[in-house]
Amino acid sequence: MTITPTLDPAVAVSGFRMAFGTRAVIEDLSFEVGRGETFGFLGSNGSGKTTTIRALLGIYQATAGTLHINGKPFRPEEGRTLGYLPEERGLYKKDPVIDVMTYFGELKGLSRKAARSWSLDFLERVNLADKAKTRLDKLSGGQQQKVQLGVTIMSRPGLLILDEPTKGFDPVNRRLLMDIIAEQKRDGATVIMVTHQMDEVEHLCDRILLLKDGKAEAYGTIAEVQDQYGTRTATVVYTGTLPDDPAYTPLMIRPTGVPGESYAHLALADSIDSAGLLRHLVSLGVPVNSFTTSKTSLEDIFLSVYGTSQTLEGAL
Ligand SMILES: Nc1ncnc2c1ncn2[C@@H]1O[C@H](COP(=O)(O)OP(=O)(O)OP(=O)(O)O)[C@@H](O)[C@H]1O
Repeated sequence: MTITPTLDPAVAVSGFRMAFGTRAVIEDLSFEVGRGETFGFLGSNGSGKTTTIRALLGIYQATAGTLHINGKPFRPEEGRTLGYLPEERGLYKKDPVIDVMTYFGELKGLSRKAARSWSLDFLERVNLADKAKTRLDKLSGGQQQKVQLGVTIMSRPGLLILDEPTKGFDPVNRRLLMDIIAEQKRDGATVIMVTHQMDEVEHLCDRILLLKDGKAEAYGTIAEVQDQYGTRTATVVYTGTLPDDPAYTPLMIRPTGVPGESYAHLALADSIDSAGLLRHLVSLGVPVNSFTTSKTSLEDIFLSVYGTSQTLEGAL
């Protein structure tokens, strides 16, 4: 896959290869993340997302290739400019929440007063104000994760790397966390996020990369990936029969329950656009009762890339 270089990217990975012993996990991976972008780093379990992040942060030594943050390899001394929420969570669990947050805020260069005040505001925001003085290990897993996200964003780092930030959250708290992540972007941060939740990707991400077999299977804006992998489809409710025609392929036809009326899902031929298809059906004399078009969801693209196909019948 050819990568067109961006001017001054926040992150640039080129020809990255990672092997553990004789087993290569990443083969030849290249991608860039532009400044201010929210970038979805996607792939099936074990596809190498966390490995790539660890190599980017110098935790793993790349077998080959270059991984740059702000134009050079990452150095831990520059840690204040980066907020990393690792997949494996871990904070000092025996101390009160507010003390842990204040400590990390100071480590990241905030004054004690500023760290404490920011932390209290954050705890209020994530509905944990009453837990400020509670020992961290007395909080639920999701509550501890909220505290860790707070620690990650507290110093307003320019680059955030979030490895499954909403894993294990209920829908209400997941939405709250997505709002907080969206705010980071609005404040100018570059965000790289690993997630398996495609609705989060559609909601938050400007561009995505789908990792498969150690390579970039798809890379681009969501619309570009949808154009590349999605079938252009139209849903038609009509009376009578649908003639065979090269302009479309019926993916699924079923009766609507109204006598003589059917519901069809059609894949459009390359030569025809959706408005053209409607005109075409009418010119063929098909009584069209309703006509809608849709793009393939990222979830369906993910399923098709990683092998489990979903029947259209089930998707509709
Ligand atoms: N230190 C290591 N030594 C040996 N193999 C490793 C090591 N770290 C990761 N791997 C292997 O590399 C592969 C990719 O793992 P990685 O954790 O990067 O996947 P992932 O895409 O983050 O998966 P998930 O979505 O399940 O978190 C896996 O097969 C894993 O077993």
